[in-house]
Amino acid sequence: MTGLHTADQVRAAESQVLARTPEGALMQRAATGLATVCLRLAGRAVGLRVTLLVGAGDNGGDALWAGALLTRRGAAVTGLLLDPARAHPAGLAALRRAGGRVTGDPAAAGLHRADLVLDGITGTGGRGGLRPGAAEAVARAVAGPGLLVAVDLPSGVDADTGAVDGEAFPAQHTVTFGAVKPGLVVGEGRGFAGRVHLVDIGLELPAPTARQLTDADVAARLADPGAGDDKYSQGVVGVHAGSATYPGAGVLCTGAALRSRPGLVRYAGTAAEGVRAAWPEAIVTDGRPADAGRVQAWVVGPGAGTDDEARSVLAEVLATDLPVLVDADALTLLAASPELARGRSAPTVLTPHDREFTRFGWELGGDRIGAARTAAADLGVTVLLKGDATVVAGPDGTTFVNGTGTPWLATAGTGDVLSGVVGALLATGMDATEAAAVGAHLHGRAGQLAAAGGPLIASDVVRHLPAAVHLLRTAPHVPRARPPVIR
Ligand SMILES: NC(=O)C1=CN([C@@H]2O[C@H](COP(=O)(O)OP(=O)(O)OC[C@H]3O[C@@H](n4cnc5c(N)ncnc54)[C@H](OP(=O)(O)O)[C@@H]3O)[C@@H](O)[C@H]2O)[C@@H](O)CC1
Ligand SMILES: Nc1ncnc2c1ncn2[C@@H]1O[C@H](COP(=O)(O)OP(=O)(O)O)[C@@H](O)[C@H]1O
Ligand SMILES: [K+]
Repeated sequence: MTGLHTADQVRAAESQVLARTPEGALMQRAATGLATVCLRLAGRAVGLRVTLLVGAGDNGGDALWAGALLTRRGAAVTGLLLDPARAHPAGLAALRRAGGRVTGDPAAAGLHRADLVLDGITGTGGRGGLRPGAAEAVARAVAGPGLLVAVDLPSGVDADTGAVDGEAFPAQHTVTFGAVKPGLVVGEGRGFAGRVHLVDIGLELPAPTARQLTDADVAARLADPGAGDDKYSQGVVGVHAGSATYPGAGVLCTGAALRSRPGLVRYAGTAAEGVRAAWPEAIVTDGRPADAGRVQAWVVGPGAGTDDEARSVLAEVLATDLPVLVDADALTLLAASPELARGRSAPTVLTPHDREFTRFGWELGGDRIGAARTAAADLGVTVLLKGDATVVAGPDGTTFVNGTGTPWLATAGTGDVLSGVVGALLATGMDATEAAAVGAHLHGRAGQLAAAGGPLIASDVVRHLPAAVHLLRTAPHVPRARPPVIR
């Protein structure tokens, strides 16, 4: 599990270490880690042409100290001082002592031929997008051939939200210190961070503000069936999705549930004929949810329409004491009658994309974690806010940011697949917020596998779910399954 920590949390942890270590020691740790990653990425030091973009704060200090270390190893380092009078004094002195050169002129900083550019303009102290001088230097860096490495955080990205208000440094790699900040993995910031490398600087951190699951975390939550299991004990999920005219959503959602957790899937709705033809394994009725038989969780909404019948089905399942996942058309209906979800005794999971989210009247700006949390607290539900980094927030504030997936998932029907996956996990009795996070992770991995063969369609994601489960199980650090009992 990767913990995500806010800038304030990191700063507070830093000040504890600062109080008990010699002056500059913490920055030395950061700079040493930074230089080490740079050498690994570049593959050499001698003759390496490095340009440092140096802002006026400690982020610039990190870059200068790392530049000094690289100079000592034989690199040719130039520091471009964006605010020369305020450049970190000790870092500047160190770079000069080591033999590095400095300039205040962007045209003289060697950006057109650098092998490596370190962005030390702003870190956790940055506010808003890049200022004009910084933006000009970044534009030169981007136009040049150098590998773009951000120090702690790509400058211009908000550490806590990932919001980018204006311009930012488009890093290929980010070397971050002490903890991964949310802005590196969510919102626009995710696209600016590139690959994230975490350098341990010995901070004692509080509980993270949000978490990102790893393959091993997800595998550990997907228990194998045991000798005593039968199809009912693994959880039975009910699906109400699709329509007679458009059975697709019912087929995709049912198939995804079957391929995630092959206990039993019951389908109720007017797409019955199409679902039966596609999935003989499902138990299908063209009646209402009450006609479907016993289930442990319901999925309602994908392609199910917004007419009076759909409205009364939504009210019927929300009136049960079972976990319910509400998606697509059912979200449109729920937005008009949110009281149906408030105060339920069992968990409710909403899976909106941006437009569905705003239909509830919730604001969606650059802070997707904050928005999902506000919505979850408002209705007392789990909110899975879809996107390239899907955010899951529970009613108690527990928050996950998904780290898997591919833009190829932006195609019709993949949301229906996600609903089936999460619904199946809910039926196993998994905590609703975890089920949403685990489902998003698994769905993203299945999408990545499906996309490896070229552009994907939603049914490819369904087909790749078992392989995705296998991939998660074989990830490093997965706890070993108990050996089978031989009788
Ligand atoms: N604390 C520690 O011990 C350790 C901290 N560490 C490092 O310190 C970093 C935090 O340093 P920090 O707090 O000095 O702030 P920082 O990120 O350098 O930015 C402030 C400067 O940026 C400027 N500026 C602001 N917005 C801007 C914009 N949009 N565009 C352009 N400029 C802008 C702002 O200017 P001003 O507003 O003052 O005019 C000010 O000069 C942290 O990320 C990590 O790298 C590590 O070494 C580990 C030990
Ligand atoms: N740019 C993107 N990168 C990664 N995943 C994406 C992107 N755009 C959408 N997705 C994912 O694709 C799925 C789309 O769901 P949704 O919009 O509900 O589609 P549909 O309603 O057609 O089934 C979600 O899981 C979402 O997170
Ligand atoms: K930076």
